[in-house]
Amino acid sequence: MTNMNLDRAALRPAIAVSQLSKRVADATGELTILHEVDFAVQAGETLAIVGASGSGKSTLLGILAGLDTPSDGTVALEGVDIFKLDEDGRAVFRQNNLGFVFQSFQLLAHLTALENVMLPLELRGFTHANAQARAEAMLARVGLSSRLGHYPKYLSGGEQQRVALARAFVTEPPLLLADEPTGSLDAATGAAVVELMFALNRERGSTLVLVTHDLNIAARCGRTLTMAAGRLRQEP
Ligand SMILES: Nc1ncnc2c1ncn2[C@@H]1O[C@H](COP(=O)(O)OP(=O)(O)OP(=O)(O)O)[C@@H](O)[C@H]1O
Repeated sequence: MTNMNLDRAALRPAIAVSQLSKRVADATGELTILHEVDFAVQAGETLAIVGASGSGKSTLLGILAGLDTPSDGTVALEGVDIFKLDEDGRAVFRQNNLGFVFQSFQLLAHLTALENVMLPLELRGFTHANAQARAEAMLARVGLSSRLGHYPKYLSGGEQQRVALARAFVTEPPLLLADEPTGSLDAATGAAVVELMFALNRERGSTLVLVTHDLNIAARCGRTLTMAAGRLRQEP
């Protein structure tokens, strides 16, 4: 078996952020949320982004996800300068390359667990039968075979987050971004979800970037970047 992580890493970094700044207008004029942030992540790496509340972590992750735009600087994901794409191009790139897990799960309330996980596959043109088979296999992988027909409100927080993980991973994206994925869970459930994320990362060779306040989770990642007042401090 070839080592996909090394093969990918040999080609280019999975993420290359250069001189990234974000400024927004506020009541007193202009506020700089991110100051000339630079970093790169190799394919297959696990990276934690930590830092005090308000230091800019979610803003940075939102820009990596192409959900927010930078004021200056570039973001290359899998070698593609995503802000050179127009909005439609970015949406397609996102659909094909990114999985995103949020603190608040963000499952669609009117869809069952199975339908939530099928959705990204159907958006990518999979037939209903194919999407269903893949989604069922993914939900089995996260231990939820007995919950396929449940709507989110009838699932526990940990179960909802496992559905969200299944949805993020089902398309096998090379890049997974997670913003406080355990923030709404108790410690034991959060630990189980994190274990699952790392297991999927190892199995798929995907790159994992996760924002967390939990230093135990950060310690499990290969590398940690610390944000302070919109600037990045790289750990040795
Ligand atoms: N659109 C905006 N307009 C004005 N201020 C903003 C905007 N977006 C973010 N901010 C401010 O930028 C700073 C960084 O916010 P961000 O959510 O990125 O921080 P964070 O490190 O993720 O915080 P937390 O850990 O509390 O989630 C905060 O002070 C926030 O209030």
